[in-house]
Amino acid sequence: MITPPTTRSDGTVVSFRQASKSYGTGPGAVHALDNIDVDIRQGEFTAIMGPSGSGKSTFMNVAAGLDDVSSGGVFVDGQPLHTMDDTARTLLRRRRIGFIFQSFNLVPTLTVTENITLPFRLAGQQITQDEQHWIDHLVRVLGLTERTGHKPAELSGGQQQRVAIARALAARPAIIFADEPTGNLDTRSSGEVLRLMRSAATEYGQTIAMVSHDPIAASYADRVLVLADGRIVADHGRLDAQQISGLLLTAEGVVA
Ligand SMILES: Nc1ncnc2c1ncn2[C@@H]1O[C@H](COP(=O)(O)OP(=O)(O)OP(=O)(O)O)[C@@H](O)[C@H]1O
Repeated sequence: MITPPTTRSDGTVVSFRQASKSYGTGPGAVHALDNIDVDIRQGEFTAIMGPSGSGKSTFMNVAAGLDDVSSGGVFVDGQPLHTMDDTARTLLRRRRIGFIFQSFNLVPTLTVTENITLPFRLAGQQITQDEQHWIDHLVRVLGLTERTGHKPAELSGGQQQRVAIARALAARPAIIFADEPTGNLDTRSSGEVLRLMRSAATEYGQTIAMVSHDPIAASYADRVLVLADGRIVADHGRLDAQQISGLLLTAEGVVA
């Protein structure tokens, strides 16, 4: 029996309850997620780490409603993803979930402003005055004021990722999933992007879950979850990069 959905009133944004995801059956089955129980709380910046094949992408895809669990439950914003049909999940994703990708995923033919407001247009939503103030504020703090009329190809990688951050924050989603957000950036731009994500959590209470292989990136997070063989093998508060490297080496040992 799956524990009833948690609600936002207890500060939980994502809950996994005995959640498993398997590919195939019988002895050859792969348990990409194996009986996961975890809560991600409001305003928390969580890094999800682990060796290759440990289940990080599956964890994120399941939490974002892009993939289904084989058993157990996943709740987002108090809503049970595992009992919703595809249409309901797509709507929830559009309204309540933001994404930041390694490859930025901006629309090349649209300007910075048009990219940032695209989620509203896709959802058929008019931008209210309050939302417009929030977007203007984001454009300012993300250092994009001079770039609003530019197309992505006219921007550096770091600037493109800042546009993607603005786009993700614009709709004030319940959670932002970031998949290796600094994977295509140099050290300086990576630091900039991570500091911006850090301050989005601290200053705006934005919940962020970031998949990363990089201990330095994860050192910006409030919490470090380490997966190995589809299980959570470590769950810590803020750590420095060296401590995180140590955790990862231990997790590799679990897999070996
Ligand atoms: N569609 C699929 N069919 C079969 N097996 C799959 C499928 N997707 C993932 N897997 C398996 O599930 C396990 C977890 O995969 P997942 O992609 O979640 O790992 P990961 O930690 O994100 O890996 P990486 O760091 O290499 O991206 C792996 O053993 C993978 O081979």
